[in-house]
Amino acid sequence: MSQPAIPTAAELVLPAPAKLNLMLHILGRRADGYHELQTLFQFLDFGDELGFALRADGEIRLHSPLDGVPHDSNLIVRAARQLQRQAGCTLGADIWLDKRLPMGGGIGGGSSDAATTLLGLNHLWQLHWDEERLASLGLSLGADIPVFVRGRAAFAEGVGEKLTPVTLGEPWFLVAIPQVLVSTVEVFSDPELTRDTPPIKVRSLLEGGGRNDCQPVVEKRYPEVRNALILLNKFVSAKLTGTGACVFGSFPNRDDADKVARQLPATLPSLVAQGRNISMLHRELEVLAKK
Ligand SMILES: C[C@](O)(CO)[C@H](O)COP(=O)(O)OP(=O)(O)OC[C@H]1O[C@@H](n2ccc(N)nc2=O)[C@H](O)[C@@H]1O
Ligand SMILES: Nc1ncnc2c1ncn2[C@@H]1O[C@H](COP(=O)(O)OP(=O)(O)OP(=O)(O)O)[C@@H](O)[C@H]1O
Repeated sequence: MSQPAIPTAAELVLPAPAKLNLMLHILGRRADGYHELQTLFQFLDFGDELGFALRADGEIRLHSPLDGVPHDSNLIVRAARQLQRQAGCTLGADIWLDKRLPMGGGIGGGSSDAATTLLGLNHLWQLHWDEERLASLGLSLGADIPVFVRGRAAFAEGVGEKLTPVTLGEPWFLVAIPQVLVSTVEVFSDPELTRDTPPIKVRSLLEGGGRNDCQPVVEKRYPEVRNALILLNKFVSAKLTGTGACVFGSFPNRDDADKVARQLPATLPSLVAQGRNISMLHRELEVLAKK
């Protein structure tokens, strides 16, 4: 019998939901090479799952290796070690990961795993750090981590860390997963990337409107992504999330999304999930806080 991804030894099991960038505008480039963005984040009710157990010896051990990611480079381990160091904590943790999100998909898998680690260990180690402090530690590891720490759908500015919570409709999304790994660094380094979109005001943002400035560059570099957009556009207006590779369209109900999913070729896997304004992680943490 195969081992469960998260064994019963885990004392705390928490979700790490995916996100979508419903739009993504690039306004400019900073001196440090990072880009000023405006993006709209919403969570999906689908994601990875992490399990945590206390260790008294101070070791951080991730027991679920990811192909191509050395143990010490995994964002889970990096986030855990940073928190431990900055909090001066002598406790350690065993960590397990049930990886369900495609890697390099633009749906934030690594960033969400890191945020769940920060919030999970904050709870397990009883550090009582507030979200602001955790989000700022998260930002030092990745631009997408703060929104997962905050757990609220948001209009993001700066490099993605200035967050204004928003309440959006919660449609169903069909997310198609082209079988290619898109490098975020490569996309942001492309000379042809649009970097001069004028800023817009959050109130002028029409839900689901706005484009993804990375899309033309990603379509040019990755034919798999272009093909996925062509296929999905036959049924629904489709868009790239983040720097891809995933592309998505929205539907008023699950049935409509499932119907289109069934019509996609086997070479283009997909997932169907509902958009959420509050992340599942925060819903679970609220339940824990009441116990
Ligand atoms: C494209 C988005 O996914 C939109 O949500 C994010 O902005 C990317 O967030 P992320 O994957 O957490 O990105 P990071 O790990 O911080 O950065 C990866 C690389 O992307 C580029 N990068 C990222 C974010 C940003 N605002 N400007 C950039 O130029 C930088 O070259 C950086 O070295
Ligand atoms: N826990 C992790 N899960 C996934 N990838 C990780 C993790 N830790 C480190 N990585 C590295 O980060 C890279 C990007 O992974 P991720 O799945 O977060 O991409 P993404 O969905 O495109 O992210 P984003 O939308 O934030 O740009 C991977 O290719 C991998 O090398």
